[in-house]
Amino acid sequence: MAAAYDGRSPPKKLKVLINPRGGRGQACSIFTDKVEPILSAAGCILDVTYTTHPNHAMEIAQDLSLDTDAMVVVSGDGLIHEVLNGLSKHGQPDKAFCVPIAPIPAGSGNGLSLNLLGLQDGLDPRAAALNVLKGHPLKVDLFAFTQGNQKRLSFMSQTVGLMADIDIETEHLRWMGDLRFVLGFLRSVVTLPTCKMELSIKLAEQDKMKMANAVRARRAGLSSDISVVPLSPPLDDTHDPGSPGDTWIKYDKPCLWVYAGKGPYVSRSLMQFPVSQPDDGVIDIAIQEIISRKDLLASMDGADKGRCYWYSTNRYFKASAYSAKPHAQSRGVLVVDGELFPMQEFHVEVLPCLGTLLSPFPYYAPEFTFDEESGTKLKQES
Ligand SMILES: Nc1ncnc2c1ncn2[C@@H]1O[C@H](COP(=O)(O)OP(=O)(O)OP(=O)(O)O)[C@@H](O)[C@H]1O
Repeated sequence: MAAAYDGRSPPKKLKVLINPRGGRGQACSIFTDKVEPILSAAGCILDVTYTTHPNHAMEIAQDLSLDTDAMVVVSGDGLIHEVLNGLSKHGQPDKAFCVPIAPIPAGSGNGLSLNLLGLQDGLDPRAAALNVLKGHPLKVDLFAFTQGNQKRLSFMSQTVGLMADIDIETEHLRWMGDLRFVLGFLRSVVTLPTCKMELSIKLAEQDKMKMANAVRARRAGLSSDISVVPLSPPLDDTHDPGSPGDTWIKYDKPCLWVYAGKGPYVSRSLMQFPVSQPDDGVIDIAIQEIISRKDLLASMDGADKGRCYWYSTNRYFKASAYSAKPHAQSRGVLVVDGELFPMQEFHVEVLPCLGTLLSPFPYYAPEFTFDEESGTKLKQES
């Protein structure tokens, strides 16, 4: 047994949360048929709860027993969001955030599982069960999301514009799994909604080649170096509402969408943040400028491999904080970790390495395959 686990003992005491309503509603059978036999065979003690209502997972995480070795979440990204928000309300939050979380993909959005296990294994509950047993703790940055008096933790993304519309407008197609995002995208190509908001970004990096090299260095076992760089050339307006030395930039042009988050995949069909790293202390922000319907359709080609990263119309930043203020006439929705929020002003701040996940690798599994030449070629094309 010791040899099978690389000298470590597998986690023993597991809190398991299952959302019977997640994805295609198969979380229960996924657990009993594919996950439970693996965990039980390894001698784990399982404390299983089937969630009965929204926020149930939050309530459970809030009272999590600190002798739990890991939390196993059988659902989609929405339940992970609830668990993290529950941990933030725990009586001993510092200790509670050290209990690692392991997702088992059983939702319609399983971005976290894809990012930890990769495209091949990310939707395989058995591979995710093995990660519970053999994964290592991986520290991840979380985000403090503030909107008016409301404060939430976000772990994956905040989205406005076309991409947010897709998430909400295809809600009734959850039974399709993440194919619903592709269908929604095709529909949006017809309507081509635009998004108008003022973004203030506390910039850490915007050199695409440098960010891509940092990810490659991380996978090769070299340390990444994300540091604040001088702006050259600056964006539209530059202002500095923070402390001296902070570099804040402003972006205030109509665009198709703003996607901010962590983890390369937001769904199987879209690698929105190919240079994202779990613990670099920043959030990646992608702003898609307005392009023609033809170019938008063409951008589907290679979107699952992060090809869009190189388009010059895809403005890409790493930031330690940002604020967004929708214009008064702005329509559309705001989606945070897949859940709907009012389209109102909000602020996001990175909380470095607050969360703990179980992961087979000391980095995100999906690889961003690129070379400088193809990057340059695409920049010229776009
Ligand atoms: N028993 C339940 N009945 C209804 N809703 C529930 C139940 N248990 C949990 N939920 C809610 O289901 C929501 C969606 O769960 P989750 O994200 O895990 O699945 P999903 O299929 O990927 O959904 P989405 O694609 O909307 O993120 C959670 O935000 C949670 O509040």
